[in-house]
Amino acid sequence: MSTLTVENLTKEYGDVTAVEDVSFEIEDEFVVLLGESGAGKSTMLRCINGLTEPTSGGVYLDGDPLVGSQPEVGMIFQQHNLVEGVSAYLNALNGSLERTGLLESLFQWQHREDKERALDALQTVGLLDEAHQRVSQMSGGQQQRVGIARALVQDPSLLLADEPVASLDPASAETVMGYLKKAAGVHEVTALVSLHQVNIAAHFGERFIGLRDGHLLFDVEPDELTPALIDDLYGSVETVGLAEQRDGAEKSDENDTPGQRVEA
Ligand SMILES: Nc1ncnc2c1ncn2[C@@H]1O[C@H](COP(=O)(O)OP(=O)(O)OP(=O)(O)O)[C@@H](O)[C@H]1O
Repeated sequence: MSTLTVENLTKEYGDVTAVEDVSFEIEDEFVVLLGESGAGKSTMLRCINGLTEPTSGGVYLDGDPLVGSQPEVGMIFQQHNLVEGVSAYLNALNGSLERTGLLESLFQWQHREDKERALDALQTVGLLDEAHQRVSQMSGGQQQRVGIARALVQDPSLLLADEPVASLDPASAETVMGYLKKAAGVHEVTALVSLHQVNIAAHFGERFIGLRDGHLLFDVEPDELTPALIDDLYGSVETVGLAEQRDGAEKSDENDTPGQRVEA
């Protein structure tokens, strides 16, 4: 596991300040990034994974500056960015491209270790039996699980996900989030996941970072994520979801931890 440090990060696009002077540190946790549309979540994740250069401030992994795209940082997108015409296995194996290089990947010279890692990752996301199925024949939720497997094959120490379940129905979103959390736990990866569904966030997050208008509004543990705080972030509508989630959690078995609610 590793420590991600975001230090006084600011990103401006011309006149627009998307992220302003945000600092936090996360270590060995499954952290959810919350905020309404335009709050700066994607910009924050893009600055961390090197897709966007910060205007000022810095990002560090275990104390080393994270500059540009790094194999230590795995990324899961809302749109799966998979090769639809080939199998789940080959898509997962593509994750090794970050480490082995394009030429080796094109000629399928991947090492045995990578192949084993691809199968292991597919098992982690519950898709080992579907390894040879074409991605185009899979559901949106299954495709996103292949995306998670691909990120795991990269063998990252930090996993970022930008709205990974935004395009899924609520049941599939829960399932995919369950696998994502399981994957982070099994592979001992620190994770930062942006979400807009508060009920799902509350169910899976171990810590919550809230952004509003590019500023850090809160950085809290689950028992501190109150409806009042969510109101500050989104307005009163979203707290309905949080209240429903809390009611549901109270009724469920005490031992039913979020990470365990994974469908086979
Ligand atoms: N490439 C860009 N050029 C100019 N402005 C941008 C660019 N990317 C983002 N912005 C602006 O920066 C602000 C933050 O956008 P960002 O996409 O980071 O927010 P977000 O919280 O991820 O929102 P969403 O959930 O809608 O993706 C917005 O005002 C957006 O219009």
